[in-house]
Amino acid sequence: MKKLNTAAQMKAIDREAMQGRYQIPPTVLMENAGHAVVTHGMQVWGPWQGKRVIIFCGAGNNGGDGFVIARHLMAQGAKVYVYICGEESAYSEESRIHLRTLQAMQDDPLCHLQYLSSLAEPVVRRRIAHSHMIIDALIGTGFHGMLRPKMRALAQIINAVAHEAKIPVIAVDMPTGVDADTGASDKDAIHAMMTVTFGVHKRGQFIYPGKELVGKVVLDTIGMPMPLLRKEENDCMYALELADIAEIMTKRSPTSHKGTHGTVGIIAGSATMLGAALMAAQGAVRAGAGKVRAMIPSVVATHTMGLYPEIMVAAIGTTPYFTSADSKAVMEQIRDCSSIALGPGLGRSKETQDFVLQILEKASCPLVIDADGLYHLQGMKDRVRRCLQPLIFTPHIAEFSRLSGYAIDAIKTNPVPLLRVFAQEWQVCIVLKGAPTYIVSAEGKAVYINTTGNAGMACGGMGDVLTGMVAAIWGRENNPMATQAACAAVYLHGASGDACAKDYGPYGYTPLELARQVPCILQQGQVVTKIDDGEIG
Ligand SMILES: NC(=O)C1=CN([C@@H]2O[C@H](COP(=O)(O)OP(=O)(O)OC[C@H]3O[C@@H](n4cnc5c(N)ncnc54)[C@H](O)[C@@H]3O)[C@@H](O)[C@H]2O)[C@@H](O)CC1
Ligand SMILES: Nc1ncnc2c1ncn2[C@@H]1O[C@H](COP(=O)(O)OP(=O)(O)O)[C@@H](O)[C@H]1O
Ligand SMILES: [K+]
Repeated sequence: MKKLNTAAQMKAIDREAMQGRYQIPPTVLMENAGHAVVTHGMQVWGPWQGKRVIIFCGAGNNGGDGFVIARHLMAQGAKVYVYICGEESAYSEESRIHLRTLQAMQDDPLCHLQYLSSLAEPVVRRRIAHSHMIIDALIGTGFHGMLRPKMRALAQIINAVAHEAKIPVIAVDMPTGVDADTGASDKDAIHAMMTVTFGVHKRGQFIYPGKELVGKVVLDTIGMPMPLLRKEENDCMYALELADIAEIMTKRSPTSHKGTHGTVGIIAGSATMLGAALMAAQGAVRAGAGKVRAMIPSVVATHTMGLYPEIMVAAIGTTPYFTSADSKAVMEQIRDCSSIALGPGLGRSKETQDFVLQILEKASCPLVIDADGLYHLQGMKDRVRRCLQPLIFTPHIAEFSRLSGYAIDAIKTNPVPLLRVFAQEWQVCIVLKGAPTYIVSAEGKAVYINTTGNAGMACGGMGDVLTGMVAAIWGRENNPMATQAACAAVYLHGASGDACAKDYGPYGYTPLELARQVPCILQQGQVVTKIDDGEIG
């Protein structure tokens, strides 16, 4: 998985690399950063020779990187137009050194160095329109809040002209106007085609709207000592990759049997939401559950019998929704279950709440709780904490807001600290579904961010499929930890959505079509395992 840092964590690493025991001179790191941008740019767009490149250099160290980039581009035969936005006296020592070197090269016909303030706007527009490439070295990890007026005006020009003339923009470390910690972006933030980032990935590159503005992200370690880059932070965050999932979704033993792979109990559905139980059950089947038993109120269960022969259906009670009178019958049915998915389509009757609380109290295996199951747990923190079984909650933002009391806007703006507190207080692993989905362990320490999925998944029933998948992966014989199971299910679910988008089109595919893709994604995951095992290649 990819480690994701905040700007402050990155700054601390920079400081330790330079002033701690490693004593790397700051000019060297800046040199390496600038060189990295030139190298990665060439790998994507070919040799720089003969290209006209505009480099906008801000007033911080991001601008310093820009001065280095100019020198390396010239060495490779590009003509550079370097526009300085800062005051020489205000630059850091390392930026000033690199600026002076560039100033000493001003006689070179390939070097055009100028303070931006001395240039009329039409000239800037013309120069951009006649360039082959733009380098955004205006602001990197130092950006917060909203762009100040002058910077906003410049960003607007760069975006408009680059877009119109189809000129690629390479962002240095972060696109200007994107918050490295949260992905929050100014409406005029620079839209890059590629971002070359240094040391460790930044969170804002994986969270919308920043995720849409960074383009292709390339990481370069710029010669920083690896122990610093690998250091476990107190507040750590990771982005999921296929290889992580392959570690959890290991190959089956050839002698395994259905009992090995877990029995998932689905407690779901009510008169008006019959499909929820079936979609959750299909999620469980497709994620590899050995057996799936769906417990559904009798009144509606009759409509499901035989629809999917691989699912055992237990018809429960006499009412159109579950009530506490059903808990005994359900407990009988879940005795042999290795995990339970509770909640999709249960409905919001007060009587169902008593039922949910009884299952929570008496269950003897891990529980994944979703949708209406979570609705009934509002204000029930103490009851949840008293539950003896490990729990995974899978709310979307509105459900999380209802459960936690946090405003939807606050959750959208910066969910991670809120999720951490909630997970610790309620002692549950939490999956906050959305774009992107976050997974937080019950200790509230590690946070994982999903990298798969697409807007075609914004359709009723997709969450139900996920609930069944989490339960199936969690309920296997060598059952993974809650967080691992949740990460694997969320990644696979999103990757299956991506496969649907490729096969069917960007939207309009159904939750069951998504579920059907899961085995194909598992196959891709196993290719990774095989390579790791050295079996092929
Ligand atoms: N030694 C280091 O610390 C290294 C830093 N590097 C570069 O340095 C960058 C970080 O440098 P800094 O901490 O100096 O920060 P930045 O250069 O990213 O940003 C600071 C500048 O942006 C301006 N700014 C911030 N918010 C603004 C807003 N809302 N509107 C307009 N202007 C705004 C500030 O006034 C300041 O001039 C990294 O992203 C990376 O590119 C690299 O050279 C690698 C080594
Ligand atoms: N724009 C999107 N990008 C990626 N994934 C999405 C997007 N919209 C929805 N999803 C995913 O689809 C699922 C929807 O779940 P949910 O809202 O619970 O739907 P339902 O309750 O109808 O089943 C979640 O896993 C969510 O992460
Ligand atoms: K930048």
